[in-house]
Amino acid sequence: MPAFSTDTAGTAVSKEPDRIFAKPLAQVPDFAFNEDVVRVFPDMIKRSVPGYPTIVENLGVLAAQFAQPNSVLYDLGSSLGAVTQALRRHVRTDGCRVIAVDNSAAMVERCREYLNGQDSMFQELLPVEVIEGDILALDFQPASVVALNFTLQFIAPDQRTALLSRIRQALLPGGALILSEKLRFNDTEEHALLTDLHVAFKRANGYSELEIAQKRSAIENVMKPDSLEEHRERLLAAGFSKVVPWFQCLNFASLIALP
Ligand SMILES: C[S@@+](CC[C@H](N)C(=O)[O-])C[C@H]1O[C@@H](n2cnc3c(N)ncnc32)[C@H](O)[C@@H]1O
Ligand SMILES: O=C(O)C(=O)C[C@]1(C(=O)O)C=C[C@@H](O)C=C1
Repeated sequence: MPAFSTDTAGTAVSKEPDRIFAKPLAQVPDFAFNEDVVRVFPDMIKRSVPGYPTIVENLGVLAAQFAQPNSVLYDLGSSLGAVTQALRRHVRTDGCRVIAVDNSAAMVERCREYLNGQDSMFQELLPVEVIEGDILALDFQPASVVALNFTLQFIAPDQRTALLSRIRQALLPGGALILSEKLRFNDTEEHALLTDLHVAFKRANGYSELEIAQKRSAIENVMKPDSLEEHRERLLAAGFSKVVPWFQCLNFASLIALP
């Protein structure tokens, strides 16, 4: 049985510490959202992404401003449903429901358990459906909020514009896409400084040099960050009218894109 603790919002999440890259690996495999990662994911993402708890909680606050009556709120690449839980806690608009989508079977299974836990702890939460599937193949329903919280960076770069165009077409007037990503920077000095500071953040959170180096090589083939300029241009090309960054901590940022 996994060990559970209660996060700031009162919901239960695994507290198993991330030691995945702690021992030297003869060959570091490409990073995958498998059973091993699922077990430690809450710890991993909190210790790896500066500002993650602030982004997740405020995503709920932001979503409440954009939610339209009788519409869908999507959490794409939902992992364990942290964003879904925040949406369900904060949005009170009539007739809204959440659809969470992830293509990792292990993530989806545990996500459903956590959402059952949330249902048993809180009343009047938005209805939720968790779909195991590829967001690139999703048939979007009219939506007022779409969250891509650290998911687009795992989508093949040549598929990103098409995905964003389909999201844009599904978005209702008054709605928004909220996109959080790790950033790279076109200015070499800025990129080096923020990368070094991110390493310092990981070190301060207890990761060793070996863990940091092995994780870096595990994600380099599967996670391809863009610059803020690339995100802005792509979102405008996909038909969004306005892109507003609302959060940045080191090399991680979150943007609001308006239809
Ligand atoms: C960094 S995690 C997202 C974290 C999560 N949104 C949160 O805030 O806790 C990226 C997730 O995207 C999922 N993913 C990657 N590519 C996907 C795709 N094509 N379709 C659906 N899910 C995908 C992965 O399985 C993984 O769970
Ligand atoms: O950039 C890194 O070093 C990370 O670990 C980032 C990151 C992410 O941004 O999603 C990568 C994989 C895990 O999902 C958790 C964090």
